Amino acid sequence: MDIKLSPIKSITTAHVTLSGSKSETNRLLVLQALFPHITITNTSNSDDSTVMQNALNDTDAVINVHHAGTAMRFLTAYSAIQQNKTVVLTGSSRMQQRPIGVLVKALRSLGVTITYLGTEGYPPLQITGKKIKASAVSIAANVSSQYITALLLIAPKLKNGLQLTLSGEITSLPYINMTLALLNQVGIEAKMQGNTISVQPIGVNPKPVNIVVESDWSSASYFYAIVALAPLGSTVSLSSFKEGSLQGDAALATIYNNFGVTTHFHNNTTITLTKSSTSIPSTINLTLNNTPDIAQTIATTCFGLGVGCNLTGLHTLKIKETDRLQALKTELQKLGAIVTITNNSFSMQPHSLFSDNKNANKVVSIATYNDHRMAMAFAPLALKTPIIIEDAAVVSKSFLDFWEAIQKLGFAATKL
Ligand SMILES: O=C(O)C1=C[C@@H](OP(=O)(O)O)[C@@H](O)[C@H](O)C1
Ligand SMILES: C=C(OP(=O)(O)O)C(=O)O
Repeated sequence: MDIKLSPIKSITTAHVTLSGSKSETNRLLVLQALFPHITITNTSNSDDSTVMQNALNDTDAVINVHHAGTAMRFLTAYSAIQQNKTVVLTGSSRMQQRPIGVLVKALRSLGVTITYLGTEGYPPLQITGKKIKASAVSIAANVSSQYITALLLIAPKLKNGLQLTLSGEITSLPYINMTLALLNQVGIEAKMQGNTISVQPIGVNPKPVNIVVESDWSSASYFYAIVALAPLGSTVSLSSFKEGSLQGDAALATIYNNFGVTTHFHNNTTITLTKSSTSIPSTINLTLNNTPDIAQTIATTCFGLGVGCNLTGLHTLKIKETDRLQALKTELQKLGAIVTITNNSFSMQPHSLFSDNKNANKVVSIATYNDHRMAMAFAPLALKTPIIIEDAAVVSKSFLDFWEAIQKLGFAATKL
């Protein structure tokens, strides 16, 4: 199903309640499966969290995680400690192109038997779980933080805990910090000093604990983009968000100041986004290695505003749901953008396309490459030009009711 978004000039003031963070949820689901003293509230209703929940309940010999990267990586570690059970973990054809060798290498060095059933270094994997006796391992930290989180989640279940030594430049660091913070919240001692992380085994009779998952800041990014492209004074409120988030993407509040959007926090439940300034730089430079999931939103926001950008720290984008750097370039070029990409960066020239009105009424069809964030990042551009989003249901990977949510703000969506 494709969706056509007719152009709109302004948005309706509205309140949107977003589902829980999929990153927090998927960590907590694994922790809960290992440590039943944990209960969770406001879990994510995303496909990726449903996949995770189902996989943890599944007793089948083959588990298919579809497109869910966190499920693939976290379940690899989880399966490694299910003693004497053999399982095959597989995923979509894209998942079979997303590397997992760094994590497999670390688990093998801890004594686990893992076999590649297809290409060496990629899913599908056959894993035979065992009681891990070792308590120290080194791992490369420059490819995906999810490998590190995967090991940290099983670490408190090991007899002597785990000491993890990270090598190389650490990517997506806030996601590692999120894991450590959640471990602490459920009563597990875990800390990072320099490039060493140590996690203690869980104590006897841990106290029952309920964790309330904060809503998803990556999902909030699309509302930041909408407000940035809307007229001065436009406002949207979102819940449930708080100051001092565990999610690195909360950096949106600072980043979108550059685009004239201010964020007000109310009672640690609601944020209000307001377009409060139209004074915006002609070019913006940002390093996004801590916040890879909002790179697409920032790139399309810049395009909608005519702002140039130099976005760096993007080396992980090539191995996500699609090659996001290439996908962004191809689709923004359809709208007339002048873009240059490298292996780790994205640059776009400033332009006055929409204000000159040259392309303003041409309906451009945006391909989404099985990537939820391609669909959601381009949708806000309906404030500037009519646009078709192909395969629009792809959004459910992280944001099940995205299309309903933006219609509340006045977006005019027609199913094609
Ligand atoms: O741990 C997590 O929940 C995630 C970590 C990040 O991946 P990388 O560490 O591979 O960049 C992020 O892009 C992904 O959406 C979720
Ligand atoms: C990269 C993402 O997810 P994952 O790696 O968990 O598939 C994402 O949600 O943008």
